Amino acid sequence: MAKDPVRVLVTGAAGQIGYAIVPMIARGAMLGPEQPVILHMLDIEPAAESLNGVKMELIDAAFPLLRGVVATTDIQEACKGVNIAVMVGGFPRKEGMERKDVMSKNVSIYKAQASALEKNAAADVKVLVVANPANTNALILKEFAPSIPEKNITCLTRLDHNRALGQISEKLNVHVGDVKNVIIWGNHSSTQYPDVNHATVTVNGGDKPVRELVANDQWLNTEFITTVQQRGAAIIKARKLSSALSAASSACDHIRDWVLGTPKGSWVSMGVYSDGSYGIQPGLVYSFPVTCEKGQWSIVQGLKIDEFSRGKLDATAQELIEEKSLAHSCLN
Ligand SMILES: NC(=O)C1=CN([C@@H]2O[C@H](COP(=O)(O)OP(=O)(O)OC[C@H]3O[C@@H](n4cnc5c(N)ncnc54)[C@H](O)[C@@H]3O)[C@@H](O)[C@H]2O)C=CC1
Ligand SMILES: O=C([O-])CC(=O)C(=O)O
Repeated sequence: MAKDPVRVLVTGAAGQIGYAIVPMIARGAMLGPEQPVILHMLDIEPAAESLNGVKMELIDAAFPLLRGVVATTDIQEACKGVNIAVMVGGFPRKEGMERKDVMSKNVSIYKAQASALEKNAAADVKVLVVANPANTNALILKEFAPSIPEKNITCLTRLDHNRALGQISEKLNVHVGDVKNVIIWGNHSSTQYPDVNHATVTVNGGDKPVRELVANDQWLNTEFITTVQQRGAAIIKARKLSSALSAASSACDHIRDWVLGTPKGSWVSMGVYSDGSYGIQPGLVYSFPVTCEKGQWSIVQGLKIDEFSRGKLDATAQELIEEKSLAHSCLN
């Protein structure tokens, strides 16, 4: 039987990530090759004409899975009946800025859009916040949309996760698809902790620890970590624009695994509302290792955290505590 279409909202759809992600969604990269979609695209008035151009291109591309396009500058209309909301709208940082430097502009957007989502979206809407500062924007959205279940509001750290997989694959000269179970802990910022202590590579049909294969703890504990932490800044330096195709692709990965499930034996990183796991205080949106099944994520429990990692998990939590109070002061 033909499936009913799923309504997917992309905010900031006339921007860089928006332009990269809408064709991916329309081709089935987010919800699978059998799932028809209706795209809801939101942008602001000055971008209305450009947004309409993106709609024209979507029609011209004749995607068989695409069953409709709503392109609007009206947030209420954009949110009507959406099942998935990918929140990209906002302002990107420029060279020399930290992601929290766009805080005051972006958190107020998330406060305003929270109520529109709450009022208009499907009751079980799954929300992914991409715009920076991603964890804190997601937290603000959660606080101002109290009727959306907290488990349904997440932020993107899958790009950092994929960057970590990419660095290991390059170092070992193995296929990236054979590397798994890296972890991004904490904030999508330069304090995030990319952790390879539980990561493995499939070699001759068996899983071997990344630490054993790399055999260079010095590199893993220093350069590897800073490369992943600073990758967004390196892209801005090179392109004069922040990551877009990799962000779009990772956002599709995030939603796909959340909705369709993570493969057996592997986990991914997602920014989720903390429940106190690993000693991270509740009340923060923090990136954890998660597995997903039947549309629900759960934090992987029981991983051993050594002293080096403990310090890093706590430092990035501390930054999130500070961001939270800065965000609240921006909203006052
Ligand atoms: N979490 C992550 O891994 C990543 C996050 N980002 C963040 O994603 C965001 C978007 O990045 P880009 O697409 O490169 O920026 P962009 O500037 O190309 O596009 C952003 C779009 O959002 C629109 N917009 C602004 N205010 C809006 C509002 N109130 N409602 C709806 N739309 C609004 C703008 O008109 C623009 O079209 C930035 O905050 C960036 O820092 C970027 C890469 C990775
Ligand atoms: O670095 C930035 O500002 C954009 C971003 O979040 C990333 O590329 O991870």
